[in-house]
Amino acid sequence: MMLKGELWSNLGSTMAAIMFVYAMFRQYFPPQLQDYIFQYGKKLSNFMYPYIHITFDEFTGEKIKKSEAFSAIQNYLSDKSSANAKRLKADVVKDSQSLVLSMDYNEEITDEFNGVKLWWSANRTTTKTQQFSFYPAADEKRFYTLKFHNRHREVITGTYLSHVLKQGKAIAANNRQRKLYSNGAGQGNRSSTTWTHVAFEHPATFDTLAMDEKKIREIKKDLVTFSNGKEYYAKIGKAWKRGYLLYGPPGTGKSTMVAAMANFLNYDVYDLELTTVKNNVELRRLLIETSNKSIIVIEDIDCSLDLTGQREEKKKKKKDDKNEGGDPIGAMSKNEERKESEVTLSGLLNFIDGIWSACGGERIIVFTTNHVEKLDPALIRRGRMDKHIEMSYCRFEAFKVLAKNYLDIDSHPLFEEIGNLLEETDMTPADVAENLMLTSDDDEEGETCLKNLIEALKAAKGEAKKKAEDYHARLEAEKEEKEKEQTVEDNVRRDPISAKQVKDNEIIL
Ligand SMILES: Nc1ncnc2c1ncn2[C@@H]1O[C@H](COP(=O)(O)OP(=O)(O)OP(=O)(O)O)[C@@H](O)[C@H]1O
Ligand SMILES: [Mg+2]
Repeated sequence: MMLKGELWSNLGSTMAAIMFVYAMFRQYFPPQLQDYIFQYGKKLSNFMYPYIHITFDEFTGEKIKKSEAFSAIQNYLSDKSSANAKRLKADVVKDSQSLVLSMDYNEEITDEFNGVKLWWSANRTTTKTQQFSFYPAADEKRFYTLKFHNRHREVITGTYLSHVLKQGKAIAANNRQRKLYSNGAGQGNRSSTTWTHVAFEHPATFDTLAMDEKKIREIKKDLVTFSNGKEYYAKIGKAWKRGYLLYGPPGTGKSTMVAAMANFLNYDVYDLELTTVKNNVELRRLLIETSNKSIIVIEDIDCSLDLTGQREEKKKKKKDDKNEGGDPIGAMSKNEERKESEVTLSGLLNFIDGIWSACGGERIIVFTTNHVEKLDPALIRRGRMDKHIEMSYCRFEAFKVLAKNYLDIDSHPLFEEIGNLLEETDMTPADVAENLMLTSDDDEEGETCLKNLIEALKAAKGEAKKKAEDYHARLEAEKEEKEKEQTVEDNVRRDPISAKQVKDNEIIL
């Protein structure tokens, strides 16, 4: 057996010989002959190694967007690898019940298509970032590689790859466990926010939503038209997205409506917490990372951002800057303070209908608020928020849905009284529902709940009446006070000297 040292010295001399021959070849052979030889050389190498490799990276562009092809291949291979690969990774999907197996890194599996044999492998490379840190962030690149014989090039690039993508998407639709994403702080030393997800398992549907039936039908129709509207949106040249504004008092079912929408369309939900987003750039990054078929929700938009305030602040800033004309240092320190302004209204608007909003498609953006009047009109104008839905107090129609859901009854002698009370009293569906919650499986329990509800409604009515009376009494008192002040002012205008004497006397007394 050849020794290791001998092997290296032989290899070294062979390399030197090859380099020497190559240098002579470049110098003394005419260029045409060189091309000719290269062409044949390539043919010879193809003959010796006739395989082609295609790489499918996880991200497209500058790590901006996850590649759809990668996800489809992942699903396609998960099906193949459970039978083929020796090392597998497991993931829980679909109602957290079933396991999906996929091939582990550096594992290779064989596939066959119309008698053609090909090989898939899963790979990853890790490069450490150069920044100095105690926890250097590793930059991981994941990709799949497909290897096949040169002679099958047409079959593979033509039919096989589209077959893989189609199958992968079908498997994804089948296994789809919908997700609820939220933006939290990144792990390790990364301070920027990223999406983290859990399984989305909210049970709300349009059938359990207590709301006017006509309104629900209209919303469902709107959602269906949107989700089938790919061609239509392309035809009219609009990004494939739709904005919903849900407004109404607390406990009227705005968040429940979002869950019902997601369940109806089978979409993921991205719960975007604006207060944790540092700036507009981060907002844009987060929004671009959202996937198709998703609902992006910004709850309580009026509390998340001082939207109108930001605008006013800008106007003020302009004014300040003008006033500070000769004091650049003062202006700079004020700018420093303003750096905390985080996400701005214009940043948000830019994303809603700016050029970036067209990335992806099939997205619904929902804003919820308790105070629609506080919102900047620019934010909720039609076209941005296409549909404004008012969620309001529980009336008889909505009550019937709750009674059916909570007590499983369609009618009851007490319904009439409840109907009348609901027309006169503003009670939220959340409060009505609270009264209808069964606490035991006693047969009489349903009726007890209805009676409790009647009591609660009467109490709320009494309270509302008292509040209204107090309010009117306060208004009356304010009016009287104003009238008194007005009389004094009139007296001063008519006879200033004696009015002053009266006032002075009042003070002395
Ligand atoms: N229209 C409704 N239909 C069915 N259930 C409702 C409805 N409105 C409220 N509820 C019940 O009340 C609870 C609170 O409702 P939800 O969180 O959707 O209200 P909200 O309008 O989002 O309130 P907030 O403005 O405080 O966020 C829900 O868990 C749900 O059970
Ligand atoms: Mg809510």
